[in-house]
Amino acid sequence: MNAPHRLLRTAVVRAIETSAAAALPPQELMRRAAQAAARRVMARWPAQRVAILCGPGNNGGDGAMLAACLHRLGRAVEVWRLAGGREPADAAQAWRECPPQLLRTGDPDTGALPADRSLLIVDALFGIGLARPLPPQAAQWADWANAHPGDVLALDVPSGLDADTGAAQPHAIVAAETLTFIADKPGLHTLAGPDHAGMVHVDDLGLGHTDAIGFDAPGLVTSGLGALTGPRDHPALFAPRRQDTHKGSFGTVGILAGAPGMTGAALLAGRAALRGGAGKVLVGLAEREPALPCDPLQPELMLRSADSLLDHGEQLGVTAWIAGCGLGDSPHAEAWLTHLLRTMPAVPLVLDADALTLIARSAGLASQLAARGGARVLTPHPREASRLLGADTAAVQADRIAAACEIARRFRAWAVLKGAGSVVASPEGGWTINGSGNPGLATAGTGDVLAGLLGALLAQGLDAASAVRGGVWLHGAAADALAARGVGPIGMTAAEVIDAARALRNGGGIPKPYRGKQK
Ligand SMILES: NC(=O)C1=CN([C@@H]2O[C@H](COP(=O)(O)OP(=O)(O)OC[C@H]3O[C@@H](n4cnc5c(N)ncnc54)[C@H](OP(=O)(O)O)[C@@H]3O)[C@@H](O)[C@H]2O)[C@H](O)CC1
Ligand SMILES: [K+]
Repeated sequence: MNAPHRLLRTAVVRAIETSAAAALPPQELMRRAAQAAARRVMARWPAQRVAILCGPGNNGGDGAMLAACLHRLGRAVEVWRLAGGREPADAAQAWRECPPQLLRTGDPDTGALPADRSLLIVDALFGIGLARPLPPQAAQWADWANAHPGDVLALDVPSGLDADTGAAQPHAIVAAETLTFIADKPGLHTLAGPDHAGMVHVDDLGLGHTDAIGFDAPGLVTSGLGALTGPRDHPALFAPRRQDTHKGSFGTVGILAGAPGMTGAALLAGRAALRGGAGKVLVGLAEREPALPCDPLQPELMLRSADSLLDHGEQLGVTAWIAGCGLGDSPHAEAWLTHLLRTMPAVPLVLDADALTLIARSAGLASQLAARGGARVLTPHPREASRLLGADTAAVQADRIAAACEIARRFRAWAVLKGAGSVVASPEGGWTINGSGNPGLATAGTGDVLAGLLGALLAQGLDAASAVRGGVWLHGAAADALAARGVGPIGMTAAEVIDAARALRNGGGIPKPYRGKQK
């Protein structure tokens, strides 16, 4: 198994930084950060003039030392230094090393610099120490940088972005690339992070794969250690199939979904489960008598009434359940869900959409779920998560990792908090952020498709961690593959994601992470 691509909350980074700095000469870490940044500038922007915007703290100190490095390498560099703020010792030394002739006064946005592509702007205003709204002058400089047609390289964190949560202040820097130090940070990969950080590169400043576990402060709201998952982390998705198999070898998915008018949600989940590799898919439509005898575009799906499926699920050999897609929240729906939670307690269960709303509304259902055996997977979007937590959506989005971990804890389940950089929390308290996906998924039915893919992987016998983390990555990577060939993100449809996911599992080229349209 590859070493995990660690994501560390800033409290853990601070602890590592303090411990390492104590064993090194003064300013050594800052010097290494500046040298790492200089190497990156020389490699990716070999000819551009460089304007470095520096803040009052050590992030600014990184910038000042970078200026000295680039100047020694013969590069054209100009430095703007934000007035005010206390000056940490490391930064003070950095400014003593910055050649004074590089310093510019006034504001870069007064046209002091021609805004053209031959200029690289480096954001060294604020890093992990930003503790309140950007001061006006910094906001003004950030606006100028964001309006610049050329690239912006952010040091450690784009200024104005929260390195733990991905929350972006107004005026937060939008970078083409972020070079982050010591370890990668969750806020660069979830919520507004992907839009502001651009491509993220990590330099560990020579500290290696620090045993961050030792620094995981117990006082943290949630574990300070997580990981970013990518294609190399999900080998089970690509395991070759033996010849000597039959449809029973790949499990049977039972789906409770599709109230009148929402049949499409059930069919999307069913098609995703089938093309996600399940051997058989049974769809129990949430209506007294199914209006649809079969899915004409996918006749392999076996449609029946919800009652029939729930009454015969065991004999039919269901090995994974999915419930909620277009289920509705009627008393009938609640009764069917109650029945399902009592059925085949050891069989894995994916709960999405209306099933989550019903559970949030009923303490009885919630305790039934928590008491049920087998793997349980909840896939809320932020509003459904707010209902499960009894909080408001803004609170969920303010710390997506904490929200996902709390849902996982309360329901002793896997929790997938969907959105940019979906957070996957395990019942044991671990968390990962998914590194795939793009705005093409912000369209009707993609949640049904995700539920179908997860159910298919569980039905095929993948362990819950592999199925959930792998299924979430596969769903996003399918959207990235579509976007890479121009099928989206604008206008991408949920049905297209299904076939793209199947192609990836059968040797289709793994797409690069989507990083939006650069300037
Ligand atoms: N220390 C090391 O060994 C290394 C540090 N690295 C870099 O350092 C930053 C973290 O540095 P820090 O000084 O803690 O914080 P920042 O540079 O991000 O800036 C915050 C400073 O500015 C003050 N502050 C905070 N918010 C505001 C605001 N809204 N307006 C004005 N000033 C603000 C804050 O001081 P306060 O006490 O006033 O809060 C800080 O002084 C890290 O991100 C790295 O870039 C390197 O990694 C190398 C090793
Ligand atoms: K910065």
